Amino acid sequence: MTRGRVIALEGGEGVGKSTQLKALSDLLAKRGIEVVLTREPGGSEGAEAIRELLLQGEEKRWNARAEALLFAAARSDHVEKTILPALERGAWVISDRFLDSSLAYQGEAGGLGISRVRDLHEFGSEDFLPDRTLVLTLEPSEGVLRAKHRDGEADRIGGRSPAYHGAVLAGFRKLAEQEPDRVKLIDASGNEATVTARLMAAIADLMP
Ligand SMILES: Nc1ncnc2c1ncn2[C@@H]1O[C@H](COP(=O)(O)OP(=O)(O)OP(=O)(O)O)[C@@H](O)[C@H]1O
Ligand SMILES: Cc1cn([C@H]2C[C@H](O)[C@@H](COP(=O)(O)O)O2)c(=O)[nH]c1=O
Repeated sequence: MTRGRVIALEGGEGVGKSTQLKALSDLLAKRGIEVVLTREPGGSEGAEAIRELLLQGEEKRWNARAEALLFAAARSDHVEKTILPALERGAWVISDRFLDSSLAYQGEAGGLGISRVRDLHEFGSEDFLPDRTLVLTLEPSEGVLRAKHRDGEADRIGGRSPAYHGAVLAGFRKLAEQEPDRVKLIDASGNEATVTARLMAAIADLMP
């Protein structure tokens, strides 16, 4: 049995990650690939419980270090209970956010530093990495408009300042520079089908 693959879809708020998750899943399924769709924070029973703690309540509910630790704890459970079993049976996992969100949000924008947050991942998930991280990039203001159009309500972290979200985007750009083979920036402007085609091109080399 060939091991499956893990693709993480990343980016700022409202850039189209959930939309593209479904589109990619449909295309992969048509090629006969078993696909497991998941998300972070969440993706396992324990991690979904931690999601509530992280995304609900006052913005200052957690200090920056506690927030990063909670994301790392949720990810550890998600990797062990959902991702590794799927990979072992040969499925592909597509995750709506993964480690690189922690590096960009808590590490870069939250001021903890990318390398300290990566250290938490090394401990929590034995530095398990996705085969490819696809970062959808869009002007933050356009992403906010798309997200507002969808549901109007921002969560604890989504509701942070434009400066914070600008730093998140800068963090993702930094990650793509540091690890160009694993982390790819994908232009998220244009219609859904155009963006899906860009994403498929960016994983073409991983296809069986
Ligand atoms: N290419 C596109 N052009 C215009 N609108 C889009 C495009 N892709 C998605 N949308 C719309 O933008 C909104 C946000 O999309 P989606 O929920 O997929 O984003 P997201 O990145 O998962 O958001 P969040 O970070 O808040 O979870 C939805 O209303 C969706 O229909
Ligand atoms: C995995 C992860 C997520 N976040 C933030 C990013 C978003 O504001 C929320 C998740 O909400 P979504 O609408 O379901 O994408 O959480 C983060 O700050 N750090 C992370 O590691």
